[in-house]
Amino acid sequence: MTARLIDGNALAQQIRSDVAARAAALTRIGRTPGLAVILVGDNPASQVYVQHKVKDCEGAGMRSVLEKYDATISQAELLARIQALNEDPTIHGILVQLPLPAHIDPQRVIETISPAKDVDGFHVQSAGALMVGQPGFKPCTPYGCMKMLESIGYDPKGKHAVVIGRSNIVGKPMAMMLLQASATVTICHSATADLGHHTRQADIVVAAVGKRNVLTADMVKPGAVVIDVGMNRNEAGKLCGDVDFEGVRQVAGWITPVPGGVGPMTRAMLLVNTIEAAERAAARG
Ligand SMILES: Nc1nc2c(c(=O)[nH]1)N[C@@H](CN(C=O)c1ccc(C(=O)N[C@@H](CCC(=O)O)C(=O)O)cc1)CN2
Repeated sequence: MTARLIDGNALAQQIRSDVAARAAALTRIGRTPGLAVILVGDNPASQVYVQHKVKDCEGAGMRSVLEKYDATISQAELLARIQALNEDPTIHGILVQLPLPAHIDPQRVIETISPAKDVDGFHVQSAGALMVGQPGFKPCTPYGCMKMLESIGYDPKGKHAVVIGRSNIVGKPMAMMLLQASATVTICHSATADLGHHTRQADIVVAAVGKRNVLTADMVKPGAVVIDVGMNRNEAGKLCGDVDFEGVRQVAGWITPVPGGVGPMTRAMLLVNTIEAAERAAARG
């Protein structure tokens, strides 16, 4: 069997078109959605990602404001800037690109963003809302993974899902979203004794570790859906995920590529959260 590909680029394009129509409707009533993107320091990958976010916003007819700060900015200055953006009625979403320089506490920064503008879905209030099944912003990467499952008509209800990775921004929210969709969920991590024992039983595997070849063909149940969140570089500098793509595609039923899988969906779901934030603000008056 050769797995079918879940094309993140194509799905993201559909989502962007839908967001653009919603943004146009808001612009017609004078409420153009606005996203503030904060970049601290000169991490080359982060610079590329924030440029993409700005471009995505413009493509969808939304306003974006990119604020770049030197790596030496103090935490207090950064928090003050976020507080000002919280008060700005033309800004509906705020995100601070991660990672941050070591002297800045990322959780403190995230908690300073108003939950109403937390379009990354990283605020503890957003995490709590996800935990108890209340409305709130969902972190873009796992949200995008759920949309990918939906796009192939795959219902996680009653399925066994294994999430590899327990980060606050991917692994944990991914597990919560799958649980909410009535999957039976196992979270594996660096201290898991026999990873393959778990993944071989899984109908859905989400690999979110940040390490190449974490999932190989012998660890996958035939026909399983494999979602690769990883973003790594191989020895030749080529972008690759956490999954041994060539091996696993011979066994899985569906698989996401890297690049062109979860990455573009992460970007698309940021637009969805931003339009949602702007629509909620418009509804509040
Ligand atoms: N505040 C945030 N910081 C970070 C997040 C986040 O969601 N919010 N996630 C990552 C980086 N990230 C978005 O910020 C991100 C990374 C990569 C992609 C993407 O589209 N990747 C492409 C390949 C791009 C390339 O060639 O380098 C793909 O997979 O096809 C989207 C979003 C950490 N920080």
